[in-house]
Amino acid sequence: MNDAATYIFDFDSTLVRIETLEALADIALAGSPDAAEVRAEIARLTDQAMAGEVAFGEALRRRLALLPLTRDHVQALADRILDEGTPSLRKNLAFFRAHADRIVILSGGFREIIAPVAERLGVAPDRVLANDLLYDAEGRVAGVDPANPLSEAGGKPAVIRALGLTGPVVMVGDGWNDAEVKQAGAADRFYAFTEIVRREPVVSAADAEAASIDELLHAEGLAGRWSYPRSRMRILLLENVHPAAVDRLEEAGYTVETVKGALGEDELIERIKGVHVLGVRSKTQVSDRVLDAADKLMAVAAFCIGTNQIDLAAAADRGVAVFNAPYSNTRSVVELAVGLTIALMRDVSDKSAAMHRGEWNKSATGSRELRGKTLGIVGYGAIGSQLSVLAEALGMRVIFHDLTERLALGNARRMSSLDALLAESDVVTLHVDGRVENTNIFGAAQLARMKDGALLLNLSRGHIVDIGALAQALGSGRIGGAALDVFPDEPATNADPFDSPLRGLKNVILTPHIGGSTEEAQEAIGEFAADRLLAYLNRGDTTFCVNLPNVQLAEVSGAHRLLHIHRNQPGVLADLNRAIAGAGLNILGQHLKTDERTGYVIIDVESGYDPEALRVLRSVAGTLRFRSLY
Ligand SMILES: NC(=O)c1ccc[n+]([C@@H]2O[C@H](COP(=O)([O-])OP(=O)(O)OC[C@H]3O[C@@H](n4cnc5c(N)ncnc54)[C@H](O)[C@@H]3O)[C@@H](O)[C@H]2O)c1
Ligand SMILES: O=C(O)[C@H](O)COP(=O)(O)O
Repeated sequence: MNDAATYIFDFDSTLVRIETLEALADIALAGSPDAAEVRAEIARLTDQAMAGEVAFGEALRRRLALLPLTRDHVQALADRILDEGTPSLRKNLAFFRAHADRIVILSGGFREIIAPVAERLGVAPDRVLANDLLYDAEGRVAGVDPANPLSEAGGKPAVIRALGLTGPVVMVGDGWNDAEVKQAGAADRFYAFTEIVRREPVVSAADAEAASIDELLHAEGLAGRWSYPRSRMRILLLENVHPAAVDRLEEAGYTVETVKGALGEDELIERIKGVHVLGVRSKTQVSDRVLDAADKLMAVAAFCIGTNQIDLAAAADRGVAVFNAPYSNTRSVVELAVGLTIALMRDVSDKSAAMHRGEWNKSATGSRELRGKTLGIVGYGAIGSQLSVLAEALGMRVIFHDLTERLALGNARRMSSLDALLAESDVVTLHVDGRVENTNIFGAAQLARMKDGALLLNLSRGHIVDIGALAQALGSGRIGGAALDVFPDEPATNADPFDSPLRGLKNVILTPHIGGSTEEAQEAIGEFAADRLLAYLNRGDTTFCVNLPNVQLAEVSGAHRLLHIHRNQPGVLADLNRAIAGAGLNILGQHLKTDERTGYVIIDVESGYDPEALRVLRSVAGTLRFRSLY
């Protein structure tokens, strides 16, 4: 053995996600009437031994005595043990194989069960230190070899000492008998391994906690799968983001915390510290102050369409990428707009409310068909244009107004001004984006230009419409009804009250910002936004990023990727390339994309350089954010 560190791994609940004796109990007791009871007693003894409450040797003997264990049972577990590998172990086989001569598997478990795993990891049989089962003539397990020190308490330190290792010894395990190795002076460092089970006394006694093999490799400065262990990356998702997003992000190895409602600015400032990625929906304001407090933030995802709640420029100035899900709830909003239009035309909500009060009021007065009426769409983007198609299919005439040139779909007609649209529309529906300049663009003047008795819908953003002016126009009967899904002041959670001057007005439908709140849309948003985040975190891809230049990138393979976000100012690329050349890095590929504010350079370099060389790149003037990926 040489002077490099030796890594000693426990087996049960460290290299595999099971406890051997519990798994053997399940096999040996299958069909037995007292199986559950015996199984529970075995699990209790395992926990007591692993927490240091019962001596290991005693717990082992008591557990074996409880089981009618045979060679066949042991073989059955050995046959399927490769399926029980700890998740992060399966993903780091390359590390084990590359360092097999520095790895020892040390376990109070049984050699027959460990052998297939050791073989898969490339660890030689003589580096597996474990108990040896003894069998009687009928193949029944009679106990463990008492001459093996691992059959007794304190066995692990004794066995390690007997190896005569000369370099540093690093112990990795989940149990108290692993912590004892360091306490007995037989290891220099002890990592409490907590991917499968986290035992507080063991963690307290450890030098550090490793929640995965990736974390261990990172802490030990060893080359793992990733430049940074994903489990250390904290993703905070607010506002009840769909579980599909949580599943995708956790599946990729990241640590995800969720909060049901929105957070106020001060609360968010508290929570954002140490967070690498923030996920919000439409309520949480990600302000300049919040971004200032965000010491680790790399990306923000709006799990919705609108991004007006996020200070995009302030995020770009800090190299924080912002993503959204621009199309995932479009159809849901459009369907609600169609439904609300029909409901307003037929005064459904007031008629229904009267019925609930016990009043029967059958009348055709004021009720109209959609067919042949003119729908005026303000904002002909993703939602407006999709609504245009559905409305025409229902027999409406469609006109629209947009600030920018848009392709008119079907027979829709573009109107040169909002006033021209208002003069012709029986129903006006607002689908503009939430930019600040759109605040109160629909006020008394616009309401006055609508046709008598026309209807208004707003499913875009609350600040677009002057609510006081709308209440007046509705109260005076100037317009015939309105449906609003968005409001200037929306409650942060379902537990908070809602108030508005529109409450109680005739033929006014109020919905609690549910345009995009369908199961289909929420799941699609969760998946889309999580995928965008993963593409950015894992390979630097900024496709669909709304505040940084968009660059589509393939996975990094066989190289290290350097990602540099900088202020768009003269000379940055030249300085960067000078620094790279000075540091002796060999460039394999390079992309640069800029917008008027920011530049994004992606440089793939040959690995095997001195990591210290990267320091220089951070100091290039104009640097907003720098990270390396592999
Ligand atoms: N109610 C909900 O639950 C819900 C769900 C999704 C989206 N939204 C909101 O709906 C709105 C539209 O979403 P989208 O995906 O269609 O956005 P989009 O960006 O695709 O379209 C917006 C369109 O409005 C136009 N526009 C902006 N300001 C204008 C103005 N003053 N006058 C005329 N046109 C103007 C833009 O040029 C663009 O074509 C956004 O505000 C979004 O936040 C609400
Ligand atoms: O921007 C959006 O997509 C909508 O306003 C929906 O927002 P929500 O996710 O907060 O419901």
